[in-house]
Amino acid sequence: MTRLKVDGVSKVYKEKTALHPCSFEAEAGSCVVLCGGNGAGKSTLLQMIAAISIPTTGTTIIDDINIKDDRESYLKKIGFMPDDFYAQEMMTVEEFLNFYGAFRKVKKERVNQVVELIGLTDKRRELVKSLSKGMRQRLIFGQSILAEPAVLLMDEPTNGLDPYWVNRFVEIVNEVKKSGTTIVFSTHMMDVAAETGDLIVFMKQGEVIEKIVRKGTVEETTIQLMKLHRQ
Ligand SMILES: Nc1ncnc2c1ncn2[C@@H]1O[C@H](COP(=O)(O)OP(=O)(O)OP(=O)(O)O)[C@@H](O)[C@H]1O
Repeated sequence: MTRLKVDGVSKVYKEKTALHPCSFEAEAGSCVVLCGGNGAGKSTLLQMIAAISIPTTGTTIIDDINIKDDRESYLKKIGFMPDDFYAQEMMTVEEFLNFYGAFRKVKKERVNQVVELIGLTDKRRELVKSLSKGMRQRLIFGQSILAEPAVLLMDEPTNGLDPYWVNRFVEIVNEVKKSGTTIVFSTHMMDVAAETGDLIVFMKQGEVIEKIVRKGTVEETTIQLMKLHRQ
């Protein structure tokens, strides 16, 4: 079943084309990884799927709901982890997750489950301001998966994570996929892309250069992506 359809989405800022028309589809329980260097258009694309930015052309559809027809229902389907999330410093970890969970009517048990999953159980009563960068990143990741969204969108989710948590991130993404959630995220880590992506969209200067449907081993895919980076 097609869960997400990105249909000819583009973005032009004044004279600058940040993203040329881009299209792809993703099944329920699959993962699309956006790769490419700085300024490739990854964040621009994620922000349009997340309904934060309006496309110049094209549209996005989740479970047959076109954002242009029913924005409210569309938004209910999404979890979003931006790359510049302002985390309320004076809340505890638990308060922070309860706060965001309340918007989506998330049960207390789910909050506990997420705290465990992101490895912050022993920090749950500590203030956000006392967390390290990587712990904050895990907290913001936790916020995005709280409501078990149909589509999970993440902008550079592995930034600031240590190698243990990068591996855990890969494991968690693969677990979240099994639950039926469709995931789209951007990363500069080629091995993470190769380990999680069913479809890897390689972008350069606002254009999709290649769409890789993963078939080979993780190593083969990583090498393929590194070659694209060097071009
Ligand atoms: N608000 C804006 N106004 C004008 N140009 C913008 C704006 N936001 C982004 N751009 C431009 O759009 C292009 C794509 O930027 P984008 O942030 O999507 O890239 P990215 O692939 O996420 O890069 P990075 O890996 O550095 O985060 C860049 O050339 C950028 O300068």
